[in-house]
Amino acid sequence: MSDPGPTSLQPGLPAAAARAGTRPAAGARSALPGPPSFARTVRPDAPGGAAPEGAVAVARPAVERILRGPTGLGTTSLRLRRKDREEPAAPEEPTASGAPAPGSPIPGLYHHPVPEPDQARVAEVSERIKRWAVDEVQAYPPEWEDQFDGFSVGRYMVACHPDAPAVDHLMIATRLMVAENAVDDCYCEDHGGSPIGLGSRLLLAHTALDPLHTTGEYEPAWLASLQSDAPRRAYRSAMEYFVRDSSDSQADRYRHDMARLHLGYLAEAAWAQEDHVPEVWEYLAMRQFNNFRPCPTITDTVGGYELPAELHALPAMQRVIALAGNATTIVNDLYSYTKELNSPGRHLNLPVVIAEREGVSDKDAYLKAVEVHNDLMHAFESEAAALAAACPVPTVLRFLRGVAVWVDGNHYWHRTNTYRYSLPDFW
Ligand SMILES: CC(C)=CCC/C(C)=C(\C)COP(=O)(O)OP(=O)(O)O
Ligand SMILES: [Mg+2]
Repeated sequence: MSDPGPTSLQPGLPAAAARAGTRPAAGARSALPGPPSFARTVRPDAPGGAAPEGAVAVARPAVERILRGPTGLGTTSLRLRRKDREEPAAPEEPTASGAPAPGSPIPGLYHHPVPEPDQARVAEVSERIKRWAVDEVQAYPPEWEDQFDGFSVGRYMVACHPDAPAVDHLMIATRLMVAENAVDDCYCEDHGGSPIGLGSRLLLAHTALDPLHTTGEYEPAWLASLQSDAPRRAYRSAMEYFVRDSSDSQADRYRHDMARLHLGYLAEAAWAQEDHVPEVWEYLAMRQFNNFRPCPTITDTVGGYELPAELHALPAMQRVIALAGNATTIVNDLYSYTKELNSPGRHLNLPVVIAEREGVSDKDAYLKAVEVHNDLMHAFESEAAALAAACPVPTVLRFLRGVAVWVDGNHYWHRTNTYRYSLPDFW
């Protein structure tokens, strides 16, 4: 059964055009057939868009944390509010010995706990995403079902997008997340992936996001190619749904972020092919591209509003987004450390690179990677607070809050995904 999608509030008028009050030229969007657009719950004139009742309350502590700003000499002017703020979790003290209990946070990792994700939403997203993966795009063969379920993508996306007005909005993010992981698993990693020939596979798959514009003679072969493997089917379909409910500039933002991601995959593959361990800063540069960034940066589409392109492009906003993406991705390096240690070959992650390039023990390297993460988190929060103070536009504040809750939800998912991850015994 295909994902039905609710009826548009303005039948026949794509969401972006409805928001802008204009009708796009025929053929301005992808020529590919796709799913119906669902209703936007946002009034075009509502600054920052309307969140469902309760959603803002859930997200409120995060913006207060952003608005709290940095502490220390000379930073008072960056702090907008001083009351009712959420405090970060108290740092976990290392246990006497052994690995922390399953589901525990990494000792000493600076993070913010999130409320348990809404169980009704998790159940509905989980059910709908499986129908989409199996029936619409055949994303995985039956023997991978346990791994698909163990990934818990519904719980992940509900935790990361508490301000999504409805499940339809959550489905936008969830389909993209499954598609992004299908590409990573099947092209790059342990489900048939390899560095050999990766550039060609990624480029051709990228055309499912950023369509080929070619002549009538060659278009049918390209269209057929988009159905020829699970990663491309998943990218194509997830992008179709996304484009129906995003503005043109949000779609362009996403394509740019995915091009960044693919560039990062290629650098990682090049080093794997040569069994090369980069310097730590070089690794961090690669991981800034091979990064979760495309997920938090759709927070406004999933929230049913738009951060205007010129505000997204602000250098200060770009820095905040990069710092947040880097912190979320180093969280992955830390929680997936033992999984990657046990996988075939050498899998680069920040602790492995620090140990190799700085000549320290595995434990010291891991603990240093925790510090790098914490520094990135603190920088993200300071810079977000400074931007919020300098540019207190409702869409900017809501977007910053959306990125911050994505960071927290991502940590929650990594911490609690004991099917996939376990911690080393460094404490
Ligand atoms: C969802 C998304 C855009 C992912 C892009 C990059 C990516 C696959 C990660 C940041 C996760 O890293 P990794 O490949 O190390 O994942 P696991 O550790 O295998 O979970
Ligand atoms: Mg990893």
